[in-house]
Amino acid sequence: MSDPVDVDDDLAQRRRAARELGAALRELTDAAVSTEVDAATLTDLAEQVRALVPPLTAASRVRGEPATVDGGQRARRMYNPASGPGNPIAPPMKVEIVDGTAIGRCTLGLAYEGPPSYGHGGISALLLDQILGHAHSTRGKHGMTVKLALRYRRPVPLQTPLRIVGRVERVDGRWTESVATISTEDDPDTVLVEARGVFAVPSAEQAKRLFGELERLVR
Ligand SMILES: CCCCCCCCCCCCCCCC(=O)SCCNC(=O)CCNC(=O)[C@H](O)C(C)(C)COP(=O)(O)OP(=O)(O)OC[C@H]1O[C@@H](n2cnc3c(N)ncnc32)[C@H](O)[C@@H]1OP(=O)(O)O
Repeated sequence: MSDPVDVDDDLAQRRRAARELGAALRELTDAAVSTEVDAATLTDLAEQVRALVPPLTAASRVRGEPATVDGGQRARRMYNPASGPGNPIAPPMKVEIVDGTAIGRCTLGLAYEGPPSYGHGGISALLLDQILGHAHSTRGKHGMTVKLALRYRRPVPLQTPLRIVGRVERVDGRWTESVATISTEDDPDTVLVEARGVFAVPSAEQAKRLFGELERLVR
């Protein structure tokens, strides 16, 4: 049996590697949506990128299997689509909890463009849903979004450091109601998008039905 220290070292190494791959793929995505090179170059590059798939799928997981890189005593979702550093579709938003308030930071590149030079509204919803989830989790257990209401006040600028803040307003048993906002780091008092969300901790029976063996990861 391996020493716990070795296991932790191995996990830390895998996380660093997953983070590195996520960052490289994010650079690639950013370059792919900004490029103006000719069609022949694009076709050639598509072939080269496809050649990268088999080495990755040589060992892979399917739905219902947790990522091993998430594991360990301090579990974290490395491939979360909003905050997972290993997921190339995540900006990724970095989240910290300060005095019970969830604070996220990220910068959106051209891959997240909706209206020209501004963020796609669905991406704002993603970031707000995630930060509301973190706010809910400060009350002890992870929950699932059951309601999410958004008000888009001003467009969210791309390539600009953003601040996403969420806090719980009301707790009622396994339900919480929380509010969250997106603003720029430079002008935190001007709200660009605001959200109100209701989250629920699934009951034991619901968690078992929805997640089966994975239930322990989400409760
Ligand atoms: C490796 C691990 C590392 C972990 C790392 C941590 C990361 C920590 C951050 C994660 C952050 C993720 C953030 C993204 C979170 C998603 O993306 S979750 C995915 C999206 N959500 C879903 O798929 C949920 C789908 N919904 C469901 O499955 C079910 O609603 C649930 C959640 C199981 C709850 O079921 P239920 O208990 O039967 O409740 P349900 O009948 O659905 O709702 C009852 C009604 O009463 C309302 N209600 C009842 N009581 C209350 C109350 N007290 N207050 C307010 N409303 C109430 C409900 O809103 C609902 O309203 P109406 O329908 O009448 O309008």
